[in-house]
Amino acid sequence: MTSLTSHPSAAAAATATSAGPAVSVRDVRKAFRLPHQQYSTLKERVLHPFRTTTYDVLQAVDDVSFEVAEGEFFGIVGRNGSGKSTLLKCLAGIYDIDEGHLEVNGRLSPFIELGVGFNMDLTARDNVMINAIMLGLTRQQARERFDDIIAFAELEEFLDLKLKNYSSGMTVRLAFSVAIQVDAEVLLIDEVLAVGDAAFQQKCFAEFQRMKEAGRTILFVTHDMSAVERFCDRAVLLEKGRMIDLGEPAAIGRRYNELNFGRTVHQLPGDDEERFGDQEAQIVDAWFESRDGERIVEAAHGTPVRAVIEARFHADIDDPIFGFTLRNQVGTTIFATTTDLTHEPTGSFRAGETVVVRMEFQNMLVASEYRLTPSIARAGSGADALDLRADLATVVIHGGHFTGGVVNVPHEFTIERGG
Ligand SMILES: Nc1ncnc2c1ncn2[C@@H]1O[C@H](COP(=O)(O)OP(=O)(O)OP(=O)(O)O)[C@@H](O)[C@H]1O
Repeated sequence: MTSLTSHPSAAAAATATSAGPAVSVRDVRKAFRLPHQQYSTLKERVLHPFRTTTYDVLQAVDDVSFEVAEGEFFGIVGRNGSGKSTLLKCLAGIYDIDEGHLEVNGRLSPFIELGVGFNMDLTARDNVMINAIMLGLTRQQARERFDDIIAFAELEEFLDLKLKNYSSGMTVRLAFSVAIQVDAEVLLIDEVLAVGDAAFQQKCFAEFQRMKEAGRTILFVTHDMSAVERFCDRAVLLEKGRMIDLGEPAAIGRRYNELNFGRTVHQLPGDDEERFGDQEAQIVDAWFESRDGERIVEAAHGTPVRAVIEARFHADIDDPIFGFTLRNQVGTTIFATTTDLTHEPTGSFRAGETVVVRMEFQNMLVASEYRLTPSIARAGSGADALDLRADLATVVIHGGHFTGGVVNVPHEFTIERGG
């Protein structure tokens, strides 16, 4: 058992007990003092002997408490600067805490920050050995695991290169590879997915699944809510150092998305808004809503969602075509439709009239953020746009299975065994 200001190597030497939670965090507070003015030279200090340094105090972790059970995959989420990494560093013994109590039951392996624990002037080969031993392996075990560590990181050709010549992605692969090979009971993993490329991410996902099945206790910091929903049993949401929610991953993902995107949906577009059309009809507003007509900024995968356009006519127009285009975060059109596709007349409108057009769709979208580009065009005109406003409304979809695809299409399998 380690407590309070433990160092990772000290933690590594400790043995696991099955009694009690694997990790216990009670009323923990950690502040940083940020000096207003710093004296960097003795001369400055001598010239200003009576000037006292004043500080701002930044409460990075503020009264946080939770317990993580043995074998639990526990997510720590929150916006930038919310205190996630500081909390992990306190758990790893890298920072002392100011108040409260921390306990880690079992051997700890931290994967925390690029390069922590690595010596940049040594080769990858030396760093792997030193790190593995620091994290609790014997020299013999470290030698036995060496090939596996390097193979997972796919760095066989770069063994004798000094780490200072590694790219950040290569360093992350190496550090993660060591962290998962040292048989620790408790793993602290900070943002491993953010730095690697797509292939490495898939490998991490496979490794998470394996660790989960092996019953390891994992504390996992990430901004990827689909990974939280896929792997975590529970998660905590931090905001400005404080714990604002703790519970089931889908609910935490939803609150995280609300914190992040909740404010964007009715945001007035700036001057750089992409807008086309002669404006004889204008799109006044667009939004997403639930089936019962409530405006929403997030929705669970599988629940029906409506995209809505509100428009005002400045000229008499017969049978205008209303268009809805949904794009994902990287700008790929996921789904597009128009009222014209059903060949139904939409009606005749006089100047001054307004209209609200709703399009309800079956929500097969995977967890991500989506933007609606609404448009109005003259009937039969092809590209004769009255108004088009790019990315006017936003919705965040959460939940559903993570498959790597952009939609989860309802489907069924048929298996026919040969004779
Ligand atoms: N060593 C430090 N000295 C001073 N301030 C620090 C230090 N480390 C972190 N902070 C501050 O503490 C706050 C919490 O930072 P932390 O890195 O824990 O946030 P985070 O949730 O991990 O953020 P991100 O998602 O951006 O990684 C931030 O305001 C940060 O600027």
